[in-house]
Amino acid sequence: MRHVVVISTGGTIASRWQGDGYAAEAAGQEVLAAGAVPEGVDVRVVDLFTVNSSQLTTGHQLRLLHAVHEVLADPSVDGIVVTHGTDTLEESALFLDLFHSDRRPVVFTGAQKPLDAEDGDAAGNLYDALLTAATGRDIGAVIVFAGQVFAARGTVKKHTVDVRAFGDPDGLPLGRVEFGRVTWGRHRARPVPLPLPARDAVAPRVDVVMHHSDGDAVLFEAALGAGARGVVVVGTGAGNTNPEVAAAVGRAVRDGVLVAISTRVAAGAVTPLYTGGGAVDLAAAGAQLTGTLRPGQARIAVLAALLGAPSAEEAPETLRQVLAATPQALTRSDLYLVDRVGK
Ligand SMILES: NC(=O)C[C@H](N)C(=O)O
Repeated sequence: MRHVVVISTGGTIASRWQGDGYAAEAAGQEVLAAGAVPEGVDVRVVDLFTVNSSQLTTGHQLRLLHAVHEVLADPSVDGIVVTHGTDTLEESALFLDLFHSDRRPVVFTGAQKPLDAEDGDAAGNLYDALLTAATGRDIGAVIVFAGQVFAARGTVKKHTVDVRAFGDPDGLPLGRVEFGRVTWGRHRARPVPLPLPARDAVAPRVDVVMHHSDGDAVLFEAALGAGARGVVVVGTGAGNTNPEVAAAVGRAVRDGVLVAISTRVAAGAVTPLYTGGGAVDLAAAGAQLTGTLRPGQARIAVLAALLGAPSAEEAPETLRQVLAATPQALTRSDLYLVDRVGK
């Protein structure tokens, strides 16, 4: 018998109609009752919190990280499933992944249709997640959704309501779940985990500011004024802004603020190609380029670096290490596998 612990946190997988909209309300045991448990798997449920995931805070994510740590202290546990709202699922999954030091997996899943929907996706996703948690090893935190297993890193919610909600625009899934078994693709090396932050660690403020035509430094400066210790600038294209924003980034970095550059484009890596306030100048100003991490996960990388660094002075180096393990754009041969282009 394999032992899996399900940590329930809310989301649509735990949601019911409230008369004017959906909200998370069901406990983990009710979520579990929505579907079948794979044969040979025994499940224990931990009810951690019950929220729509757009309401999450770093405080929730630290509680989840410590709950996982405590559950894995029991050597008889084979793996963990976290049921979670899909809106910020990729953020919590990367957060857990960056601190994960155990061979046993943390498998995130959820649903796009509410718990009581007749054609719901909760049961299938949960079944696949339980199978993956019971059998996967050395995969860190992963996302299981609509029959696919994705590494937490680089995966995003790609559709607001479709049941195929997740994907990695720059990579392939790690595996698939079909006919009651998990088939694994290529193995990805795991990065060195960050040290576990205290459960009651004070969450540093990390803001996200998007660039656009007419963009200026006002919102970036407002973030600093609000006490941000980290800011993710979501550039246009390959990670570009303008000279005014680049100058503000330089001043912030000199003042000890961790600045990272992501892009508002859906796929491809941030790449230093352009001056005039582009990624070339932003990198020269001391900002770190986040490769293929989309903005929500780039923010988590900065947050985790601030929480996991031995001291504030070492946070830039910690972020460099976190980003060194970030997947880069697909190679030509991988593109062939995704798009079936070529011969
Ligand atoms: N499908 C979902 O789970 C969306 C929901 N609003 C949530 O993230 O909690």
